[in-house]
Amino acid sequence: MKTFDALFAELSEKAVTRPAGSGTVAELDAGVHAIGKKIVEEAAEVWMAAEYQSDEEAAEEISQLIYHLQVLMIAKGLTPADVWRHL
Ligand SMILES: N=c1c2ncn([C@@H]3O[C@H](COP(=O)(O)OP(=O)(O)OP(=O)(O)O)[C@@H](O)[C@H]3O)c2ncn1[C@@H]1O[C@H](COP(=O)(O)O)[C@@H](O)[C@H]1O
Repeated sequence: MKTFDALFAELSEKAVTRPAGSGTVAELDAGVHAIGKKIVEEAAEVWMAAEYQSDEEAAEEISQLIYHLQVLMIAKGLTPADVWRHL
C-alpha cells in the first residue's frame, strides 16, 4: 500500500525525470491555476461522496484530493515538512 511520503517521492521524481505519458508532468505543466481548479473540483467530489456515496467511494475521492494537493506542493516547491510544521 502506498503512503503519503511514498507518493510524494514518486511524484517529485517524475517532476524531475519527466517521463512521457505522466499525468503528473502534464498537470505540473498546466500550472498552479489549473492545479488549483482541480483541487476545488476534487474537494467537491470528496464532500459529495462523503454525504451521498459509499465509504469506499469517499476514500477514493480523498485519495485523489491528496494526489492533487501533492502536485500543487511540488509545483510550489513545498515539502511535507513545510506543511507538517503547521499541524
Ligand atoms: N494517485 C494518483 C491519482 N489520483 C488522481 N489522479 C488524477 O486525477 C484524476 C481524477 O480523475 P477524476 O476521477 O476526477 O476524473 P476526471 O475529472 O474525469 O479526470 P480528468 O478528466 O481531470 O483527468 C485522474 O484522471 C488522474 O489523472 C491521479 N493520477 C496519478 N496518481 C498516481 O500518481 C503516480 C504518478 O502518476 P503519473 O504521473 O500519471 O505517472 C502514480 O502512482 C499514480 O497512481
